Amino acid sequence: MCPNDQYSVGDDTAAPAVVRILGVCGGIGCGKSTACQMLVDPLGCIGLIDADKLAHKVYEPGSLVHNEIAAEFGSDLLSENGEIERSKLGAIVFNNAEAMSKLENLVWPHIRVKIEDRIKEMKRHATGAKHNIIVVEAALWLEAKSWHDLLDGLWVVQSSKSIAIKRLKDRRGMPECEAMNRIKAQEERGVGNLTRIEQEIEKNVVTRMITNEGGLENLRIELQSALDDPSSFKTQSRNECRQVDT
Ligand SMILES: CC(C)(COP(=O)(O)OP(=O)(O)OC[C@H]1O[C@@H](n2cnc3c(N)ncnc32)[C@H](O)[C@@H]1O)[C@@H](O)C(=O)NCCC(=O)NCCS
Ligand SMILES: Nc1ncnc2c1ncn2[C@@H]1O[C@H](COP(=O)(O)OP(=O)(O)OP(=O)(O)O)[C@@H](O)[C@H]1O
Repeated sequence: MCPNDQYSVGDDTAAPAVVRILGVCGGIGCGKSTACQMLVDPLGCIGLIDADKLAHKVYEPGSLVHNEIAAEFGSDLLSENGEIERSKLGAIVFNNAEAMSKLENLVWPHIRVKIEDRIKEMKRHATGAKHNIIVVEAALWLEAKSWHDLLDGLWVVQSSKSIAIKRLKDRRGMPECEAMNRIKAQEERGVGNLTRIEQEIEKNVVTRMITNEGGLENLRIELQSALDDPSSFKTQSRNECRQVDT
């Protein structure tokens, strides 16, 4: 490790420590949000960044991509006061892979900047966490390869289709056909595909698979052992030889 290049966690008097960035992904209903929340509380990671929420900020009035999106997808998706209506945009792109790809090309670079800014902010305010880890939840980590240099580890939360459907039905009140449709749409993109996950593990892209097919206590135990196992992270932390962020 380079002694002068460590990130400082906490105030100036705190011992310097390396902060690792952990990506978490998985299919709909597999329990990734539950796992991410658990990693922070009770398991003691620094904090959680939700990429979906940050993505929504890209559309705020005055944002850089506002005009580009209106030009690409038409002014019909603007509200009376000129705001982008995400539900209208969703109706276009969730039914059209080419349109989704265009949207992703437009917005992903901006989402990445927001993720980086949030990481910097969290690092500045991180004090006394048990694990110097910032968790970044993004359903599409496996697709967003251009973001992988941000990561020190990528965990995929996995549960069988039948368990995911049951959870979405029982706990979210989602009709079974809707749960199946959403899972099918993700499967078409390879999300949750076990063979693909195993290939990504081979390539050291995915550093841990978290099986979430039992109860919440089982999930907690699974996450704790992943945190305790150095092989759940890339061998060399990407942060170990970098300049301190300001
Ligand atoms: C299309 C948009 C405007 C719809 O917004 P809306 O608020 O209606 O839906 P929301 O963002 O909550 O997404 C609903 C579900 O779809 C998933 N999802 C979002 N984007 C994508 C995508 N590109 N591909 C597959 N699933 C996606 C979300 O993870 C979530 O589970 C929005 O999802 C979006 O901007 N998507 C493109 C940006 C993106 O890739 N975001 C995900 C970052 S991980
Ligand atoms: N191990 C578990 N035991 C019991 N319930 C669980 C478990 N894991 C998740 N759940 C429940 O299943 C539902 C779906 O979980 P969660 O919201 O974490 O999934 P997700 O993968 O983030 O889904 P989405 O992609 O829709 O955001 C939630 O109501 C959650 O409380």
